[in-house]
Amino acid sequence: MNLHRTPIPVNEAVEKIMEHSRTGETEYIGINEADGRVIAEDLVATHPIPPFHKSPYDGFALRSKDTTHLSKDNPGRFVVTETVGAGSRASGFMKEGETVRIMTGAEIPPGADCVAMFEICQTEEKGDQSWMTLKRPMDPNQNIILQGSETTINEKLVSKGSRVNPGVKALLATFGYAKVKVYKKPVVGVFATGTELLEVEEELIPGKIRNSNAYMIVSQIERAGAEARYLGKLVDNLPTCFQAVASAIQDVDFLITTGGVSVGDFDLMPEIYEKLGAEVLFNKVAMRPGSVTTAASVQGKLLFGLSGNPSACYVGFELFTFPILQRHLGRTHPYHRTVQATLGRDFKKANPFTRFVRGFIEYEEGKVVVYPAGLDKSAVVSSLAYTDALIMLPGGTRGFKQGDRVEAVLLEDLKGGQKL
Ligand SMILES: Nc1nc2c(c(=O)[nH]1)N[C@H]1C(S)=C(S)[C@@H](COP(=O)(O)OP(=O)(O)OC[C@H]3O[C@@H](n4cnc5c(N)ncnc54)[C@H](O)[C@@H]3O)O[C@H]1N2
Ligand code: MOO
Ligand SMILES: [Mg+2]
Repeated sequence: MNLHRTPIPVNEAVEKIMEHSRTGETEYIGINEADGRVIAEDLVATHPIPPFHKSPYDGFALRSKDTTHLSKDNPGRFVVTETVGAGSRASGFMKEGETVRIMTGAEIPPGADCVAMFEICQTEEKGDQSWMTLKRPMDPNQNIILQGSETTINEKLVSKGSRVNPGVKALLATFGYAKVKVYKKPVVGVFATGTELLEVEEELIPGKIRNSNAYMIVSQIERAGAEARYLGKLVDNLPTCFQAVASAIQDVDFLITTGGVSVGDFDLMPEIYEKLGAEVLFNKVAMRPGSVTTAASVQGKLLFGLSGNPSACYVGFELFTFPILQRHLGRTHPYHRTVQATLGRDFKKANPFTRFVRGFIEYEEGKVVVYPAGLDKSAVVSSLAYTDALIMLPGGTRGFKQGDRVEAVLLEDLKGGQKL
């Protein structure tokens, strides 16, 4: 066992991984399956919005030139020729002195160039005929949503590499994208290693613990938009682990193992990488937790040897696996967003390595404040439930104080808000 490892800075480790990144293949899927997927072609307007001049109000369509002289003392009386609802079209060309009852969303009748809301019009009816009286002038194009005023044909509305959210989906539907070209989800295999591991349905027995990492990582993979394939847990036995890893590589785009990457007697991953002939990109990172995180490349695939310690495993995934999955998914910005924040309470423990404290974001009086979430130890699992950000504390000889400016890596938004 080689006990000497050279730690490299976090950003270098990320770069080494991203050197192996490529954009994945594409596929067409139905619009209903598109939520959260990344579009692989620009979303382009196939027609103007609106596609025709339309009314924003329920009211009367008119020729503005028939209204120029109108006032309270000099009202105008118009013949109502027909009623047009959204989805219908006027039958004729509007002539002098005429008006059309028009509903919100309906096409402006040819010849008309303004709409007066019902609220400013008086109507009277006699038999089959009705009239409308108006007491004010209207401007040309008043209360008309002009064709193409929102978007013109061929305008690029959403760039390829964007994730489908409800708004993107509305646009896909608007422009008739029943099938959507998206990037295929990379398949990420997950093995949990450790003789101590029990599955979730097993009774706890002395000396053993339940395998939480596999479930956590599967969730992280899915949160990242990729497809997780849990391949099971492995006891710390070299031939078994080697066989399992060697054969799994064939079936997945990326392979994650948790545990067994440190220097213990039963930490088998370093030997497995060697037996596989894998190129180890790094096996020690100048960070806490997750310093033992290892990445290796074999047969054009990346293996992530994440730590067995739950917090280290969690952080290792978000820093190193997340961005390459995003790149594979065609995301133009593959990294988690970071934000300048104020530290919400003291963090006294100094560390020579950069520390990624599991934390949560609050917005207080217009400021972003980030609080550590519970115990900050590599072996801790309980603080992860409250984690929506990683507080990045640079290595050094001093701790940090409440009020210090820090950088926070945003992972998700966990909290609801107040009633408006
Ligand atoms: N002599 C040294 N000892 C250790 C070092 C070191 O540099 N020198 N590094 C420490 C650090 S830092 C970490 S982090 C851990 C990393 O350990 P491994 O990645 O080898 O993981 P294991 O030994 O398999 O397990 C560690 C810990 O995590 C628990 N575990 C493992 N798998 C799971 C799982 N699927 N779900 C929940 N918990 C899991 C396991 O039971 C252990 O308690 O090494 C330090 N040691
Ligand atoms: O790698 Mo360990 O997680 O630094 O604590
Ligand atoms: Mg170990």
